[in-house]
Amino acid sequence: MRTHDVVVIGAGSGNAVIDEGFSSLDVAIVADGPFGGTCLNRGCIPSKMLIRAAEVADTVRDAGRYGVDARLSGVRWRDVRDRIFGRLDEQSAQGRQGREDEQNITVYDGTARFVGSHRLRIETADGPVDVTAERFVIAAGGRPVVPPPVAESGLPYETSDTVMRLDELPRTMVVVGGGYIAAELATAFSAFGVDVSIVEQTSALLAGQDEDVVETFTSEARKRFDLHLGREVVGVEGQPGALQVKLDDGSMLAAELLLVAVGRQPNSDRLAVDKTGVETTEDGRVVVDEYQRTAADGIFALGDICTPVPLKHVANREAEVVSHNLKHPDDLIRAAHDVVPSAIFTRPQIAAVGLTEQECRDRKLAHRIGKTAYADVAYGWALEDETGFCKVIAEPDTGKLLGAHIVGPQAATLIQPLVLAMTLGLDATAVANTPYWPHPALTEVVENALLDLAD
Ligand SMILES: Cc1cc2nc3c(=O)[nH]c(=O)nc-3n(C[C@H](O)[C@H](O)[C@H](O)COP(=O)(O)OP(=O)(O)OC[C@H]3O[C@@H](n4cnc5c(N)ncnc54)[C@H](O)[C@@H]3O)c2cc1C
Ligand SMILES: NC(=O)c1ccc[n+]([C@@H]2O[C@H](COP(=O)([O-])OP(=O)(O)OC[C@H]3O[C@@H](n4cnc5c(N)ncnc54)[C@H](O)[C@@H]3O)[C@@H](O)[C@H]2O)c1
Repeated sequence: MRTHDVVVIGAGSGNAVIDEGFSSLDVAIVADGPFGGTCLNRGCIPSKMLIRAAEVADTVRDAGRYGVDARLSGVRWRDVRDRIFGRLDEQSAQGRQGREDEQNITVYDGTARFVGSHRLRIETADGPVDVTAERFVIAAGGRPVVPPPVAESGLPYETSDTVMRLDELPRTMVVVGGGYIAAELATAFSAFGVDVSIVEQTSALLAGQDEDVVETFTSEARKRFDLHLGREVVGVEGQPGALQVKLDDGSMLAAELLLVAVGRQPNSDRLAVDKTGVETTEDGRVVVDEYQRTAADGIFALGDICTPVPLKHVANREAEVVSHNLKHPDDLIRAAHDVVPSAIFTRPQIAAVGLTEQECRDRKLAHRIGKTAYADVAYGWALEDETGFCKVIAEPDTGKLLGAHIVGPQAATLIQPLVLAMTLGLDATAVANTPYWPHPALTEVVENALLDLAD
């Protein structure tokens, strides 16, 4: 059995742990999928490249509103797809090659699972290989959850892992779930001309967002999608390409394609982490302390397999922390998760940081709200925007931000000054009044929401 100094399981964010500081160590990276993991190959990046193509199509459709005549004469799906994966597959292959070229790194292709304390078995194409090490990094991410009525139907379904690589666009699609993935992919596919129905078990889309965001997004979504809220799928019938999706109210939805997007689960079960003394939560997340250490000596974890906030910027930060802590065991640093922004690249775009208004109420926190509509700032006029807004929530005494929520074009970018203000604990009114804000940039919607707190 080969002994390494450090074994990293997962070549997504885990790959970023290993830098030049490890060049004197014997390192192994175990990967059962392409380098770059979910984000590069089937997550953040392809979905955003897809959504950019969708925005282009929508821009052509909307051109008349600005007095510009244009007609969308078609969407070349295979070209849309190949623009994305032509680039990303090459990036992934280069990432892998780079690691294979490094003298001190061994890349194992295969699925790993723990078979004892600090002992890992990798099922490779040439048979099982056992390795051991004093230090492991568990970065094996998660996978889509598939509800039993879909899994047990025996009929085909797609997940975010597969749907962006289809050969042909379907004419009709039923999306099960109304969270991040459903909202983004429904936005993209509907812009390409697919008729999209969404089945969500709660009464709204993106239910975890601030109530004003949920209301605006759900009402805009009604214009684009056939929504079935408060409903669950109880069965799938028909045949491939002509599916009948049965809902719990007895209704049937016909669709060529079924996309499942009801959440993701950590891969700790497949990795059998309990065999090496690593603890997990009830929902399967690896338990880590603030230094990303698990309950097992020398074993760290990062990213979707352990974090309560399964976002790439969080996984990246945790990878930096693990990298440092492996190299500096006597000078450990912490991963802070206090102020984590998120952005959903839908139409309209959404971004959030901190608490929602309802969370402030539930926690009985004293708070003030400042809100400005895109329609009330000059660049909002340029955009002809009628629904977007920036909402900020602050402590009345200190002016410190408790949360911020933006709906509308460029929300993902506009949130950043608010993330900065919140992270640094700045007084919101001072943030509005002290620096210049360029006129008539869209950032005025943020500036005015902050000023609204004082009114
Ligand atoms: C469709 C979609 C869109 C997303 N968009 C965004 C976004 O816009 N912004 C954002 O912040 N986040 C987004 N996310 C979330 C983001 O992709 C994840 O938070 C992030 O990629 C997690 O990184 P990770 O390294 O923890 O896991 P992963 O990137 O999933 O890496 C885990 C790796 O471990 C390997 N592995 C798993 N089990 C084993 C095993 N037993 N043996 C060997 N190898 C194994 C897998 O092959 C995989 O490569 C999106 C996710 C999806 C699905
Ligand atoms: N832009 C981004 O940052 C981005 C984009 C995509 C994914 N992600 C990450 O990926 C994670 C997973 O995304 P997701 O959309 O799969 O999960 P999610 O948790 O965001 O949403 C799942 C939705 O499915 C619903 N649901 C669950 N079971 C159901 C059922 N049987 N029938 C109908 N509805 C059901 C839930 O009520 C929920 O609204 C996200 O939490 C996020 O961390 C991030």
